[in-house]
Amino acid sequence: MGLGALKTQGGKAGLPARRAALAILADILGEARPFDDALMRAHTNDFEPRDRAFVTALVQTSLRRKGECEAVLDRFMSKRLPRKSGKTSLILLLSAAQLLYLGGPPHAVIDLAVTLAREDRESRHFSALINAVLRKLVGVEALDKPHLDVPQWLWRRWVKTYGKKTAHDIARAHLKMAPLDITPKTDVEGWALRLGGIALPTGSVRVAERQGVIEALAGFDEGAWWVQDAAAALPVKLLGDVTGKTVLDICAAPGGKTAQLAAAGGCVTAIDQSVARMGRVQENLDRLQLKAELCVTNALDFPLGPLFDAVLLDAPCSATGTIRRHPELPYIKSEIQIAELTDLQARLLAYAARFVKPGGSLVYCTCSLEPEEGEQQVESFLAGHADFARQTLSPDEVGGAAQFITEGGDLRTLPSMNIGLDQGLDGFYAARLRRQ
Ligand SMILES: C[S@@+](CC[C@H](N)C(=O)[O-])C[C@H]1O[C@@H](n2cnc3c(N)ncnc32)[C@H](O)[C@@H]1O
Repeated sequence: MGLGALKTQGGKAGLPARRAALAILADILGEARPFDDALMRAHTNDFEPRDRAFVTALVQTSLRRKGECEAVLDRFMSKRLPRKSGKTSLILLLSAAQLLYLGGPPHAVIDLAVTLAREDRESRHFSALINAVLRKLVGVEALDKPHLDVPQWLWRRWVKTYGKKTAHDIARAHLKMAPLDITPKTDVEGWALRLGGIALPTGSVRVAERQGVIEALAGFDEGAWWVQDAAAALPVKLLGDVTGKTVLDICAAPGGKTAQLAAAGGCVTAIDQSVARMGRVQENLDRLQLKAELCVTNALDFPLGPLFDAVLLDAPCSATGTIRRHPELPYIKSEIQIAELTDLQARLLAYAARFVKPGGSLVYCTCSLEPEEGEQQVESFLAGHADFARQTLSPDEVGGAAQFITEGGDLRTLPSMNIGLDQGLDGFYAARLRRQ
């Protein structure tokens, strides 16, 4: 069904998009569903690309600015909504995000909000309140207090780990979508020029003006590059020159690091437990004309055989370093999940270590901002493995960026660290350990 049909069915222009946005927001905030799954469930594949982009912007802005929107809405609500108010709070949030941060004709925004409320049995009784509150919002200045957008449990953690100033900077970095970074197989400067981007000192290309779909960009079909955040491209570099070396890539899908290792001349064995995600690794490698041996298995069941010159473990984690791309994460993850993941990471790290040749390197990394999934994980591993030692990193290994290297000699990037075009990079942690 095209959007034209949806429009007729919905009656009002813009209503199907608002309906979809509301369903997606309810799925994320009510069911802890990831954004991409929720987007699919709302049948947005039937939408025109422009409308799909609008739905995405509406939902993502509501998530990025949730705390600020709610703080402004609170000013105009004399009492809290009762428990049985259906989707009223979500309709208010979506509409406030649009009025305060996205613009759009207030009359239409309010009218559609009231229509959405009337469509929901439990919100129907609140349509007059929605109308009244949103009218008061018109012309009100938006807040600029990004820390309000960080749920309390995460805010407390970041202040404790990084201090108030950096926690504020991280929160601000999360207000914007991440830029498009790519890793070219070769000729970084050339691809920067061709794609109208810049070559970052770390070896990635940051595309300045992203237009249209990624698949339509020059070099995609010929397999000249792949999409990979500048921070995600760093852990492989810590293994040094892998030409002709055997490398075990554990938790490999969707394969950004597998591609890097293969492109650098490593003899790569990549393992991941997800059949679907491994399918994407194979697709990517085919497009890039690169080779690696792929094995779908729980890493903890991978049989011990010949040892490897290098092992990379990109462990499953809370992914709080990627909130710029996934603004739903703070609302679908919890501290309990972090504790469960920490336990799995410890088991994976201890298991991965068994595959490293004496004299070989093990790089452990996660795209998390939480020290339990990074620094503390490596400390407790080293405390129990006398045959491994940390090999400290130097800024030259990461394009001269001294800000990425911790006092202890590990890699720690934050979304608030500016590296090009006034933008940051994903939050990543990595440590290099050497088997004696
Ligand atoms: C952070 S992602 C890896 C990203 C990947 N290294 C890259 O650069 O594209 C973590 C991966 O770990 C996989 N995974 C989680 N638990 C696993 C396990 N016990 N054994 C194997 N793979 C696992 C997930 O399927 C997921 O693909």
